[in-house]
Parts: sequence; structure tokens; C-alpha cells
Amino acid sequence: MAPVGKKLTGLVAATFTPLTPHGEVNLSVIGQYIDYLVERQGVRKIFVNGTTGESMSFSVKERKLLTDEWCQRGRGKLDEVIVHVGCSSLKDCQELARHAVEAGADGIAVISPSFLKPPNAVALRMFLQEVAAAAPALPFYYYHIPNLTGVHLLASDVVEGIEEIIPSFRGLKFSGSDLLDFGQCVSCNPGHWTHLYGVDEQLLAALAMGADGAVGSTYNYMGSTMNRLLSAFDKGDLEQARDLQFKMQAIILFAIKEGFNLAMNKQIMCELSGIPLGPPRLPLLPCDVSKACAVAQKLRSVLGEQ
Ligand SMILES: CC(=O)N[C@H](C=O)[C@@H](O)[C@H](O)[C@H](O)CO
Ligand SMILES: CC(=O)C(=O)O
Repeated sequence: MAPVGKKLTGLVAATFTPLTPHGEVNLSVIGQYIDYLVERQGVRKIFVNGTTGESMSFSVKERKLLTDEWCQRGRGKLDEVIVHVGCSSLKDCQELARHAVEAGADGIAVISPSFLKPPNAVALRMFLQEVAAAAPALPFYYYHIPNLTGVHLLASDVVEGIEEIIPSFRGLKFSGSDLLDFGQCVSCNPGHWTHLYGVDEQLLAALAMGADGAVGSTYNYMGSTMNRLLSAFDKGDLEQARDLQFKMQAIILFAIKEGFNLAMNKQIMCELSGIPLGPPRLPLLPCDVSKACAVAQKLRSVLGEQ
């Protein structure tokens, strides 16, 4: 069983997957990417091969290569590398979970299968149990993202009694805006679970509801701002926390009006970090670079930095 270690808290950047201009995995910029997160954003925790990392568009072999590189390059620089190992096939999940152990990951997370969907929370819990059992010594997180999986079960139902069947269960990443469900997850926390919120533009509301931290795409390039939001919240300075959240929301709303999606998000990161992350992989289409530039410009004017 995974030891009950230090709780995962604070900001966790959900990384983009670097590709070459031809759409092949580009491991060569991962070191540079990690340095950017640590030095420029003050972010030392990452969530790899998740939604932002387009994991479901990559083969098991590619996901293993990525996991190895993130873990190796992060050693001594990052505090935590959480690897998402969710796939449609239980066997693929288990293979990736076992691989995450070998790679030296600090934890694994799993989304619900989404093509053939679990009929109820019990079925999803059984699926998660089978994945976790392949890596029983690693902290295990359920990754709830109903809008993308189309599995609209309540997370609070999924985690009910979960530690009885998954001794390594350590919490969840909640990417949804149902704060009733999120609150009920927090309220049944035995204490050593962590609740990480995943809708970056609503983080402050989730902190009020008891979130321990956050996993998100925008912490790749707004990590330093959102770290300030966390500190303000911790000090009880809600005025400052709101000011930062509202600024961040203004940037996201501007991006939404430009057609914000994962492809644009990746391009925004390229513009702001200078790291060549390449295009997204099909079926996503590259975004219009001028739109990503406009968002980057908006960000600079609102935050007065970068
Ligand atoms: C759907 C999606 O990708 N959600 C991300 C995390 O789960 C978030 O980090 C969003 O990208 C972010 O909140 C911007 O909307
Ligand atoms: C945001 C997040 O957690 C993901 O990209 O998976």
C-alpha cells in the first residue's frame, strides 16, 4: 500500500506534450520546459499525459517515452510528477501504471473510460481498483472530468468507500464546475486525501470549498500569478485573491472569445514561454497563431509581466 505521505498541495501544471512540426513526440525540449516552470512560474509539480497533454491521442509506447523523460528530467528539480495512465483499455492502463512505477513517478491518476462507459459508480470504482492494483505502492488519484469523458457520475459517489478497495487512494482531481459535488467530496475526506481543483478560472471558489490545490493547464504560463492567489487566500486576503482571480478570468474570457481550445492553449504557451511545443495532434487542428498572439498580448497587458 502507498504510504500516507505528505499531501499533494499547491499548484500542479498539466503539461502540454511537445511535438515536432511533423507531429512526432519531441522529447528534446522537456528539460527546457521543466526549467521554465520552475524558474519562471515557481511551479515544481506537474501532471503529465493528461487532457492538456492530449494523452488519449498517443500510443502506449509514446506515453511511456514521455513519462520516462518527464521523470528523468524532473529529478532534483521538481517536487512531484503525477502521471495520468487512463486509457479505454484496462490492460493499457495497468501497463502504464506499472511503467509509472519503474519511471519513478510520484503518483498516478486515471479518468473514466469514455467510449464504452461505466454504467454506474460501482463499475467505475471497480475499474479504478483494477488499475490501482497494478501499482499498489503509488498514490492513486481519480481524475474527474465529466464534460470530456461524457461520464456524468457524481465524483462523491465514485469515491464513496473507495479506500476499502483501493488502499493507495489519495484523492481526486476535480475538473468540473459542480461545487455541490466537489463540496461533498471534500466533506467525506478522511484527512489524508487531497482535493485538487481543475477549473483554473474558478479556483478561488474551490479554495473556499476546501480544495487543497489545483491541477491545470494555465499554471504552465500563469503559475506565478496563481501562486500569488494561493498565498493571498492562505493569508485570508480575499480582496487580493479576488483581484488576481478576476484578472486571470479576464484573460481566459478574452481567449474564449478568440475561440479558446486545447490547440490555442498550446500555442499560447509557445508564445509566452518561447518553447517550441509544435502543433497539436490530429484530430485537433493547429490554431491561428495570430489569435494565440493576441491572447498572449492580453495576458501581458493585464498582468504587466512575462
Ligand atoms: C478541459 C480542460 O482542459 N481543463 C483543464 C484541466 O482540467 C483546465 O486547466 C482548463 O484548461 C482551464 O481551466 C482553462 O479553461
Ligand atoms: C488540466 C489537467 O489536469 C489535464 O490537462 O489533465
